[in-house]
Amino acid sequence: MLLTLEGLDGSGKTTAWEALAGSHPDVTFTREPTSSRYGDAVARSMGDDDADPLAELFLFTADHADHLSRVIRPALAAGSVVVSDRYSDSRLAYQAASLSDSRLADDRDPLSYIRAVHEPFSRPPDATIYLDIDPETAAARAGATNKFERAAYLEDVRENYERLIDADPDRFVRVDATRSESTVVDAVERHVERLVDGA
Ligand SMILES: Nc1ncnc2c1ncn2[C@@H]1O[C@H](COP(=O)(O)OP(=O)(O)OP(=O)(O)O)[C@@H](O)[C@H]1O
Ligand SMILES: Cc1cn([C@H]2C[C@H](O)[C@@H](COP(=O)(O)O)O2)c(=O)[nH]c1=O
Repeated sequence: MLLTLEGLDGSGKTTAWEALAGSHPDVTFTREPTSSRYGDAVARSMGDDDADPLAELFLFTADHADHLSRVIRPALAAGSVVVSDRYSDSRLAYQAASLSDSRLADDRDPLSYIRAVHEPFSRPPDATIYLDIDPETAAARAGATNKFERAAYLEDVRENYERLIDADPDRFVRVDATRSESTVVDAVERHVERLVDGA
């Protein structure tokens, strides 16, 4: 079973993921972007305000392809539950926002385009916990350490997440991430237990 944690920067994904890792020794915990050489290329691109958004999409996607073959598929094949802090929905939400002014050919919708790029090779999550937070609180918590962590951009990202949830409501579990850290972590823990026990 593949579970993913998604949400805006600062929504508390890593805090919840670290708490889960401490209490679930048999689960494979992983994340995107990764720390591979593809992840290093992603980090360089994120540090460049002038990076081409389409080139950046393909860097994140290359990192995802490597993550799938090196970590996700082997762990699932070995029967492990996998929990990933960010996964393909991050590309759909963030890079669709970055590409919104890019005028893809035939006025193609960026989100549909990114979905079409992933479909032939990716492995969809079985369930996704979405930590829901307003862009202002998200940007304040994240502290604007990279170019994505700005409230105006995160507003577009949040709209894209809502589109993803509308398109696949049974896969997503929404958690109100504006509450205290311990309340959010407890809620995520409960959902993970339920999802894993019900699998
Ligand atoms: N529920 C909460 N209330 C207040 N602060 C929180 C809460 N959850 C996390 N934080 C704090 O907000 C900051 C960002 O948290 P965290 O790194 O877990 O978010 P994230 O979603 O993983 O962000 P990013 O996507 O940018 O890595 C940290 O300083 C963390 O301690
Ligand atoms: C996987 C992925 C990530 N991003 C963005 C989202 C964040 O701003 C940064 C790094 O993520 P972290 O959780 O702060 O480590 O990258 C993205 O735009 N597209 C993606 O596919």
